[in-house]
Amino acid sequence: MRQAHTVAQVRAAEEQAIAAVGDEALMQRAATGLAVAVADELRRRRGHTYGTRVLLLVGAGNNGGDALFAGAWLARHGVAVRALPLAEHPHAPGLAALLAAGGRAVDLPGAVGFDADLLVDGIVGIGGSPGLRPDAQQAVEALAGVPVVAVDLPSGVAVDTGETPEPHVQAEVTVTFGTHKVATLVDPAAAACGEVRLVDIGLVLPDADVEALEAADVATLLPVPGRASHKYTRGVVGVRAGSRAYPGAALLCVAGAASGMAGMVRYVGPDEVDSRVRQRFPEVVGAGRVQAWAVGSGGDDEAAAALAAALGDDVPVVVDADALRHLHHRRGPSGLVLTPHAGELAALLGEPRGEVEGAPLRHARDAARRWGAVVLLKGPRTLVADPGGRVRVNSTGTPWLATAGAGDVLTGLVGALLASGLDPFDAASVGAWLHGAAASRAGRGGPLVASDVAHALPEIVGALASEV
Ligand SMILES: NC(=O)C1=CN([C@@H]2O[C@H](COP(=O)(O)OP(=O)(O)OC[C@H]3O[C@@H](n4cnc5c(N)ncnc54)[C@H](O)[C@@H]3O)[C@@H](O)[C@H]2O)[C@@H](O)CC1
Ligand SMILES: [K+]
Repeated sequence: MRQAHTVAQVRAAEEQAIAAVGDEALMQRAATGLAVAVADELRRRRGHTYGTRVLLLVGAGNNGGDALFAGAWLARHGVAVRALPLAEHPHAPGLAALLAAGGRAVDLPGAVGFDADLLVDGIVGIGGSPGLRPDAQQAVEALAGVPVVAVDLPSGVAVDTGETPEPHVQAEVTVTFGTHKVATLVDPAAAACGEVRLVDIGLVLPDADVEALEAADVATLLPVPGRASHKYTRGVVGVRAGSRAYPGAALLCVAGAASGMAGMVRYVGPDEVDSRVRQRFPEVVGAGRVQAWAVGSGGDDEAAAALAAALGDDVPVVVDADALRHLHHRRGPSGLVLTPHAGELAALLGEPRGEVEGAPLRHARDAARRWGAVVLLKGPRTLVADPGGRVRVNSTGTPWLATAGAGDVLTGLVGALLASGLDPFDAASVGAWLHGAAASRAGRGGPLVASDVAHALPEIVGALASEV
């Protein structure tokens, strides 16, 4: 599990570590990890490190100190290093180390004229407030186009929310220390990090509220049938999706539900859609008892009735697309998963779409609290929030997954996982992970259509199941 800790949690862990080993040792661990990452990036871009040029942007705090000590390490390894101080008193021992290693301080014209191969952003880290002060912003603008390695975080992002309300650094690589921060996992800040590299500095941390499943976690959570399992013990999922206007949504939602995670799939919908579903999926049966419902994908005007019918059974329900518009009440204890994209969540909350896109974590949590539901907010990094404030960020997928019908497959899959007995938070986050992984497998780096995702699911599940 990758965990993202808050600034307060990191500070507390740092205090403990400093008490044990001293602050200098901790900063040396961070700076060495940073220097190695910068050297890797220089090698990747230039093929070598010797004779390359690195410019450090140095703020007032320890983030600048990390940059300066890393600069000293690089200078000792043959890199030409210059530091542009953006504060009156940059970290004194760090600056002394850089100068002793042959580095030099420059002003802004000197920095621009230096023609650096890489910038190291040591303006601010976890001590920063969102945005950049004018001199920092001026420097970042003057040096635009030079690739950036960010120290701990791209300066200017909001560390604990992942929001980017003001100007901030856009990095190619972010070298973060001790643990992920919310901003390194959650968009839009995560998108400003580029590739994230985690450097272990020996912090001992508590459980975090924001986390990301990894393959091994998904393998552990996966409902795998045993020798004594039969179709009913594995769970029956019911699909009430698609409509006369959108019959394809029914087929895709059923394809997600029939990917093998539940023991049986039932479909309930208009006759002409029902016959197409049965033709395509002979294993699908009609109305009857289910352990979970998947509702709403392509539901059109029929979505309200489908939702009411599903909520009438005392089983978990995953609610998508058109059915989201008809959610009026808080749901009881059986479990509800909502699967909006940003536009649908904005409509649910009565806010502009841009507000949701700018602060997805806050809005997903708000909606989860308001509806007493697990909210799966679809996006480039899908979020799954529960009413208690826990959040999982999905790490799988490909931009090619932004394709019609992909959400319908996801709804069916989450329904199947609910039916198999996973709780709503696990069903939604495991579903998002499998869906993204299946898309990457199906597309193999290229384009795909939604039914390809459903076809690839058994292969992904099989590979995980064989690992446990
Ligand atoms: N505390 C520790 O033991 C360790 C800290 N480390 C580094 O230290 C960082 C935290 O250091 P600090 O607490 O000194 O804080 P920072 O270095 O993140 O920044 C605080 C300083 O930046 C200024 N500042 C705040 N917002 C700004 C803005 N928007 N624009 C420009 N300047 C701004 C403040 O005046 C303050 O002096 C971490 O992110 C990490 O890089 C690492 O060396 C590991 C060990
Ligand atoms: K930084």
